[in-house]
Amino acid sequence: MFILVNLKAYPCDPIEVATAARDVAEDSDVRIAVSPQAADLRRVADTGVETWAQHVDPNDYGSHTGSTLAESVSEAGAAGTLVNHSEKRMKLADIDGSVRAAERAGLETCVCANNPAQIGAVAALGPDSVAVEPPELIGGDDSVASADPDIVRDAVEAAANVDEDVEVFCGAGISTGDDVAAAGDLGATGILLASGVAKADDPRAALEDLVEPL
Ligand SMILES: O=C(CO)COP(=O)(O)O
Repeated sequence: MFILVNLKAYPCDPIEVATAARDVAEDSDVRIAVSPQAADLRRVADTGVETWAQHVDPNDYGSHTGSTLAESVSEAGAAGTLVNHSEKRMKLADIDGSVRAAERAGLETCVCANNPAQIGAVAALGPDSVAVEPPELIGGDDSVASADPDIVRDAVEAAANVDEDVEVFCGAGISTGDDVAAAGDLGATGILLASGVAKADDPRAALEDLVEPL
């Protein structure tokens, strides 16, 4: 199971979370990555934790002021990137462009989508993984795996119908090891979570709980 901690724009200490995630990953042998703000990528990567960007733009080098260039993200130490997060939605053509840009820069890709139909569409773009995150459950207390298990099962099926090589993750409301285990039972091979760690009083304890059943 892969655990990706998306720090969004939460006012947490990215280095505290990154250091804890690195240590918990080492101790548990569970793959854990941290996805900070773009400006924090290098500092986070320097802790040694696997580091992901929250977004890259479709553009290449050139006159693209304000863009997040995949090559710069890679240079800063990121190993992968989210694309089309529910809070950073893109047109299909731009999702395709961002996946291609990420590949060009050697970044692993996870394309997010709201529902199984969208999962099928973005799986067709050939990312390494897709993640289903129902927007209404994001940031809440109810885990997608218990509040809407069918959306996870259906997303796994939708992706497999298009491309069996694309991994399927899920996210929204996940905060405990039991939630992670339940997501795995539904066929997800990774989870995305944010508030359960970024807003925790003790991010290290939250991470230890997440990996406990794995
Ligand atoms: O959007 C998410 C991860 O990318 C999920 O957020 P929460 O874990 O806060 O529900």
